[in-house]
Amino acid sequence: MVLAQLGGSISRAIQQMSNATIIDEKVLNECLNEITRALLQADVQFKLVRDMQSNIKKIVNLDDLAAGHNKRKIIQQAIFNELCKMLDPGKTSFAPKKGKTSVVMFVGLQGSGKTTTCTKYAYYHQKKGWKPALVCADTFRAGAFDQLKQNATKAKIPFYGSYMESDPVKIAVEGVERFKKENCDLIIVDTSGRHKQEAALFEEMRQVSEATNPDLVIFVMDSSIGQAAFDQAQAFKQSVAVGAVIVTKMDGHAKGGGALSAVAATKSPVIFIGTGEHMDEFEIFDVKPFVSRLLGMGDWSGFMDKIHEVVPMDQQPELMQKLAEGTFTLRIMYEQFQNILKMGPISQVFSMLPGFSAELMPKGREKESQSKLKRYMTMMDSMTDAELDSTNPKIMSESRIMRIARGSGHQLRQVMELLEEYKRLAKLWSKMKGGFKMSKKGDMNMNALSRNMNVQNMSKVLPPNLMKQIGGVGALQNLMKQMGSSKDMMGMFGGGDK
Ligand SMILES: Nc1nc2c(ncn2[C@@H]2O[C@H](COP(=O)(O)OP(=O)(O)OP(=O)(O)O)[C@@H](O)[C@H]2O)c(=O)[nH]1
Repeated sequence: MVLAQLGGSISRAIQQMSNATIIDEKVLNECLNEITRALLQADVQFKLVRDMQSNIKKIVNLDDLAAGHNKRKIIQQAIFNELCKMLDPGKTSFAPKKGKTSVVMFVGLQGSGKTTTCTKYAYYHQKKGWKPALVCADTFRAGAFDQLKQNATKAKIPFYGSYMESDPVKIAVEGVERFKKENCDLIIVDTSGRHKQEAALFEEMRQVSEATNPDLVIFVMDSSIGQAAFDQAQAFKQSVAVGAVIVTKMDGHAKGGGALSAVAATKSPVIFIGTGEHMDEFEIFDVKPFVSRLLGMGDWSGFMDKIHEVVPMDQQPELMQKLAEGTFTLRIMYEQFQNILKMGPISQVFSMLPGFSAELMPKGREKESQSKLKRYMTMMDSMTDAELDSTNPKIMSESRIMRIARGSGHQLRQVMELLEEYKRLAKLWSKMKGGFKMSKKGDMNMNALSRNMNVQNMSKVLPPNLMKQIGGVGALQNLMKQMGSSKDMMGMFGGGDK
């Protein structure tokens, strides 16, 4: 996504400034001009960019900063804060509560990804134990109901709509009533897409809103809309009480910055972003972690949340115990691959690690890494329990390897490659044992992990192109200080140009 490039450009501008021997007015201006250029190129509204630049200059008064002050840190912090301010309307949106009925209405331009986003939103909550339901009040676009029905069926979410009824208000009211009776706690009403010129459709949207009295109206916006975003968002805000924004298609070539300016137009927060066509390509949007990730500063809490989400709490101590003992079997590797795949798009997880932006994991590479994990798992499906649970790699005799290859429909070379990967990871984990003791809070002992991981070892296991992108051994050393255990994952994600 182009926003990742924006993050890269801003990080580079900050880095260049940091490399200067003395930070004076000229160096600061160059850095700010570079950031301004990057933001404008990403389609962020001109006024917002100009305000940001002047605010930073006001905060960072170089003359007032006595020697000894860490100017770099102060400037960096000011840039970070201003970027956050740009994306933060200063208020939160209505938050539905699990177990208590809420009606959420979706509005947006035609083709913005509204219907898809309704299902993603429902699915996201369903995974967290909610009882969502979908109502299709889009009677304008032929096929809209079929699309919603298809999505809802796939995600096993109840839905309501009609092929015969042409009054969207009637359908919306009937649907909401029915799902209220069924004790659904999140009733999502999809409305038809419209352009700001279409006065009649805007009136219809207003009527649906009046009749269903939603607790929250979500404005869905395609990230490719560019500078037009501000006006469109404002037009919707004037007709219905938009309370939150979801920006879609952040995975594409769209510049993204324009849609993010919608925050300023609607004075409502962006709550989620869509990062692909699939149901789980949907991320919660939090300003600080987002900016942090954009600038390659990582998002530890998001990362740990993901880990807790996919590794059931009751399995975590057991896994940590095994790893602490240095027992790393093919079965553990299999389970870890399963967890990684469950985490969702790898680039999403990847960008939560400090020092990495989604830029480092281009879309193509991500699919490649995912299919590699799936391929490995198919081969492991052809292994016996004894093979999966053994800690002795010598058990894999030639005849066993041949049997696994035949059984899984792969070539011998591919099974060998899997076993090599296993040996590489087993070696890595064995170096890190001791770091896997859980603290009382259930966190890993990150300090011990960092101690046990040796930069030279890590630089050997990482693919050379990734090492180059990170910035060499020195940069890796810094990173490892910050991140503890993440390198093992990197080995898996990028660790094979095989
Ligand atoms: N790449 C990508 N595609 C998306 C995303 N969200 C939606 N889409 C695609 O965008 C297209 C339009 O999505 P819809 O959900 O049909 O759009 P809509 O806004 O409901 O359309 P109308 O009912 O005409 O208003 C579909 O092909 C979706 O698969 C996203 O986050 N990323």
